[in-house]
Amino acid sequence: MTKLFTEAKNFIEKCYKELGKDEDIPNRLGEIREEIEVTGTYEHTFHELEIGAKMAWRNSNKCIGRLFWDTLHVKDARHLHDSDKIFKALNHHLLEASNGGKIRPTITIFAPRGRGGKDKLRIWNHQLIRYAGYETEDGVIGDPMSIPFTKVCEQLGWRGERSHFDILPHVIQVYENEPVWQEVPSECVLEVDLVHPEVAGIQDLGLKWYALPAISDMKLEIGGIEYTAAPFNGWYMGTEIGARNFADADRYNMLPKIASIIGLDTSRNSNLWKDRALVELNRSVLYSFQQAGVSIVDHHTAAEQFKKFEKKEKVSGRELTGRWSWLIPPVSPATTHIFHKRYKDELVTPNYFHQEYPYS
Ligand code: HEM
Ligand SMILES: N=C(Nc1cccc(CNC[C@@H]2CCCN2)c1)c1cccs1
Repeated sequence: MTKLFTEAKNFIEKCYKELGKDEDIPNRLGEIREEIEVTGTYEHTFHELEIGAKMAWRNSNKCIGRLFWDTLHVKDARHLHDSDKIFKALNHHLLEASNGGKIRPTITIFAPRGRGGKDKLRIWNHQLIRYAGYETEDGVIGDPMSIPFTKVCEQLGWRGERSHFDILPHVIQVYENEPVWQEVPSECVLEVDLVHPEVAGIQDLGLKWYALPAISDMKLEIGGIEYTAAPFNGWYMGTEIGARNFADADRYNMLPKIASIIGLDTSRNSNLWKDRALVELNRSVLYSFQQAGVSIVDHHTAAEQFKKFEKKEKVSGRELTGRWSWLIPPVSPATTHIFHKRYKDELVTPNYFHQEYPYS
């Protein structure tokens, strides 16, 4: 019994039982065994791919957004091998998922790793939309986290304008070919300018952020098949932008500037100026996205939704797994129920996995 067939068997049994199609299991397993014997691998039906991608989301222990796992919109791009068609599919994903602001959780699944472990496609971007970062003698411009990948893009011939918000190009590698890059068309990028409901000076900071968080560097594994290019998006939880991307000292480091605009005394910790700046920055993110009609969730609502997910899983007879340290939000964690309970951080497949960087 090959390792691949064992993994396929585990998935097919779990998947067909969940779909109430138990009687189809023997026949399907016979087909897969035959296909593995002849070709060394096997191909999922679209329905198996769709339920597999949804189950992988449901099994993502670090994700607070799992209540909506069954609404994932799955797009099958396994037949695309030409870089131009792949770039088009990425841009189509951005447009379809953004949906003018009413974001649709979507995944586009490209061709899986072949037998012998040869990747058919890798997307070098961490996220389909992200800002560039540059180290200059006058300090850092843009997102410090993007400095290494921005260097790779500029080595490949791309040149950024060196603003704090340059959208990085899509970089893909088909088989063993050289990676190729393409600018993201501006009509595919929805952005929100930052304003504050009460403090007028905030908009003078000229801050903005992109609407669509779309992870493009993780591997989706279903029944032993590795989809090394399967970009997926949801919508943001406000704290990701307001408490990490804009707030971390080694990211955009905005808290001192926010504090001075609000008029806070930043000379001593004990007046909690950092905490007050953090709350106002997060209020500004949520307010700006809501005013712009772009989907976003606050961390209290997200926690309540996660509680509903916990209940639904129990009713479905499934053991809930989670990673507490990622599930608690970075702002006011103890005001959520998550903080006050424990979670089993066990791996259940199908799932999404980090994979080694395709560039050094
Ligand atoms: C629909 C709205 C969604 C929200 C609000 C949400 C929220 C989050 C947040 C806040 C994190 C932690 C990210 C961080 O701290 O860097 C996370 C992690 C994660 N989410 Fe979700 N999520 C959503 C949808 C999805 C979808 C559609 C998928 C996949 C199909 C997904 C898969 C994951 C995975 C795999 C991680 C862990 C990433 C890692 O290990 O680096 N999520 N989610
Ligand atoms: N809202 C989202 N946030 C999210 C989900 C998974 C992974 C990430 C990125 N995590 C790594 C970043 C970079 C350093 C700390 N956070 C963001 C979603 C992204 C894609 C689907 S949902």
